[in-house]
Amino acid sequence: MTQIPTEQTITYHTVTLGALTREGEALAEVQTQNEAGETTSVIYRVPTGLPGERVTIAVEAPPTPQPGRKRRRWKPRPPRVWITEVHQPSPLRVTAPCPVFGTCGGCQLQHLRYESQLEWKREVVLKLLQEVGGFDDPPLLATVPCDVPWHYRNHMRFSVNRTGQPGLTAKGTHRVLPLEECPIAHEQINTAFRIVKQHVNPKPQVLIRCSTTNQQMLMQPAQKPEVKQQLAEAGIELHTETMDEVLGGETFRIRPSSFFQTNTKQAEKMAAMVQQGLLTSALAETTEQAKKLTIVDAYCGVGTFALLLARTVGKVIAIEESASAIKDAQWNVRHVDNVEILKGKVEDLLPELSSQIDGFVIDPPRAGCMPAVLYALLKNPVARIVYVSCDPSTLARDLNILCNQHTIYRLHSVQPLDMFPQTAHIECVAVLERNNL
Ligand SMILES: C[S@@+](CC[C@H](N)C(=O)[O-])C[C@H]1O[C@@H](n2cnc3c(N)ncnc32)[C@H](O)[C@@H]1O
Repeated sequence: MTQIPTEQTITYHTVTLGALTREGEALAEVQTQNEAGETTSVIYRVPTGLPGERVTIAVEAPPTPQPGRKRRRWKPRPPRVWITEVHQPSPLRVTAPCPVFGTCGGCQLQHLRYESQLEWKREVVLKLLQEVGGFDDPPLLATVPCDVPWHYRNHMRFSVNRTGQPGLTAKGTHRVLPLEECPIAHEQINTAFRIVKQHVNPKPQVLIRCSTTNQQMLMQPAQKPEVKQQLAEAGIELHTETMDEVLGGETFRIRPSSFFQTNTKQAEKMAAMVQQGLLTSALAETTEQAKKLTIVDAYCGVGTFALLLARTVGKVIAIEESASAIKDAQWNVRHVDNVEILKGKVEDLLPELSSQIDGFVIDPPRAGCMPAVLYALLKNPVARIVYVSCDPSTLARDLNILCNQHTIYRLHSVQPLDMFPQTAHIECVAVLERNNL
């Protein structure tokens, strides 16, 4: 039994770790005794731990508020917890290759073998579909792996410290960690990063986005001539306004502030799933039938799904609110005549759509769909919906409304897809069919 940590003190506990949280941290229960001699149990979240491991953890109590004016701005934060020694490692543990793993906020699972990451992600989705979604036995498939689960990110945002050095931020702080490279960043980004870090960076952030299919790279802020020269010598074609990436055989123009899928190779698989989810059904069994369909691509970004679908279906109505993504989408679909782009919020435009719609692809941000969007899908049901989600908890919530609370749709399949290996982020593609079709 150990003492409750006092302000800024560090206490050490040897524990057996429990399950991983949704954020990829292992739970540790520690018995403590308060000043009155009462025993209580405290649960800590342990980064870089795995279930069943016997470890010693250090727990640093968060600072208490200082008297004075700053007190009003003080926010409680959880204690900092880290493993000081692994006594009995899990058979699933592997050596994390990154020297700042556990401190950096980017990755949570580098220490878990990749097959187990995939299984864990499926388990998280299963639990959410059961507990939040209300599906006893959901049609949940195995997680689709990333063929090479390293160096997949085509987009990185580095923070810059007071001396102008870029790096990645330590979890829960503003501290910039010195870094040689990031093992999940695309190799082109690491090459550019090593050049940029030789110079003093004047702005608080450096954004780097690269193509995975050509030498183009976007960087913000604009770089000095000597940096540009070094980048050119490294074979990088530096752009500041837009760059092109090829996905699914189509070229997409992207601005720095437009959303674009971070893992191009997995996004290609995702786009194929969207297409298959919409078209492999009674909705369209033949090419001719598909050519008669009108599909809505809600939250279309730069028009990725819209353009790829336009090759197969009769018409795509694409909806997006970001002015920058709309500009890109307009350029991206310029050579097809069956994509109509609507600028605005999906929750405002969807209830107003007057066309006959056969299917939807919806790919909302992490918050999921607004009630007005779900209501519109229930009020005017379509034969098929493909729901692409980057947060399985909001996906489960929305599927519950569409399939269980209202039973207008039935859940055909949920396919987790590993877009973000080494992290706790989970992407899913769910296919819904209208009931009684
Ligand atoms: C997860 S991204 C999906 C983009 C696209 N489907 C793709 O695969 O590249 C979500 C997109 O929805 C847009 N967005 C967010 N909220 C929106 C809203 N309420 N109405 C319309 N678009 C929205 C964002 O600007 C972003 O481009």
